[in-house]
Amino acid sequence: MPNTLPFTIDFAGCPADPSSDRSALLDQTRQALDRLHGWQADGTLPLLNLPAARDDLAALAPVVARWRQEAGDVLVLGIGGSSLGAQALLELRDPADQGPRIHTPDNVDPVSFRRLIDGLDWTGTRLLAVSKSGGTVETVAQLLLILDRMEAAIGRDQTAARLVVIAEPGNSPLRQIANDYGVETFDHDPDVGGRFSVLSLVGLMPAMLGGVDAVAVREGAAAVLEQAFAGGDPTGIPAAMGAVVAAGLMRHHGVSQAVQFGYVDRLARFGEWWRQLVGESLGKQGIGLAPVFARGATDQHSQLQLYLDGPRDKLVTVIEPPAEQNPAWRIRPEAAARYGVDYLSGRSLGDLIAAEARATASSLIAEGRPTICMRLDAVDARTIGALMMNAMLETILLADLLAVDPFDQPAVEKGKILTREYLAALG
Ligand SMILES: O=P(O)(O)OC[C@H]1O[C@H](O)[C@H](O)[C@@H](O)[C@@H]1O
Repeated sequence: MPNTLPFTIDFAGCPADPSSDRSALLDQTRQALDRLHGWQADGTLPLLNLPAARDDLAALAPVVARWRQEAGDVLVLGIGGSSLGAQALLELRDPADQGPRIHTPDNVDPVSFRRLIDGLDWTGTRLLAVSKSGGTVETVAQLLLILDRMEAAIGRDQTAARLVVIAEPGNSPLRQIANDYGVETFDHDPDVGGRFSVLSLVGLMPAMLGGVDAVAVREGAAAVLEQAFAGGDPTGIPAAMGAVVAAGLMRHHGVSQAVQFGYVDRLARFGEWWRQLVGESLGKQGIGLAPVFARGATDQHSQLQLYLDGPRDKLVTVIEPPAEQNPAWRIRPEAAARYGVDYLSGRSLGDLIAAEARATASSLIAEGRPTICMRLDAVDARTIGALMMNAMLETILLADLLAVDPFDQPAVEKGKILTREYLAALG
């Protein structure tokens, strides 16, 4: 079957498990894929139907077109699953895109937040407040502070005309604000978890505001599901193999950390998004993989020593860059010869970073360190959609093998309760 995916994944750098266990893991994963395919068909897991959806994007088109026309700045207020996916997609924005500047302040550090806000012209600013629960304290606090400043500058009606809200239906603080100001709202599907929501409006509205092709993102994701649900051998399905290999390494080789060593700067935010996905989905009941993002080639000069010669507790996935198209610059042979760096003669930075990615993978494998190599055809909207769906599917399948629920995050609630108590106690 031709590879319809915009990437290939090579697991040869991972040690084999005891064959009986490997086939048991593959069987279980095969059954999980069949179950998920059934959930796609009957709508039990709406995430799996987002790649084929289009109506929701059409519903967004008028406000997106208006804001791209009118706005100088868009503030996307949200945190965690309500921001990281959008940030990853916006990394693929064309630098020449004429749309508004898009800011994603996903923290409440008073200094950096103030620095962003102080520079804004409220007339030309638009607000997109995103929160599944509608009650996340950071997002609500940011919005209340901004609404006060905006109203003082341009009045309540003009402020209301510049705010759009994405949240679950209901009576959350964010929904109350939306109703109170009478602003346009879009529903966050209650059955799509935050960290699994990038292919919904949560990720795609900010992406569309930045001119990123939302349909191409979904088409990439659809290709992954089509291949995974085509009934083929799980060893040929990257997400299935990824889950089986990781589970085997956790069981038989003491692996407790997953490192994504990405050699494409435009995918660094994808690494941050992936960190939440893996961390929150699998970190339960004393089990889990600690997700680490490393940036290639930079972190060769800070972390690689540890990965090569430290504890044998890591599974490293090296994301190799696609071949550089028409490099703008090449190192002049005369300069390379003059300074004794002939290996750089006529080379581009694309040549260099690709060679370094391969070298990192080869040296890890030579040291017997579990290593996966991911090769990309290109870095574009379709590819990131496919990478995201692959990561989500792999995480769901691995959760099944680890017998944990990938869709909740009960442990984070305690900190939120304490935060409210400590704030209230300030008197
Ligand atoms: O989308 P929200 O409800 O605002 O939640 C934003 C984030 O905060 C929560 O605390 C969870 O840890 C995340 O899974 C979630 O993505």
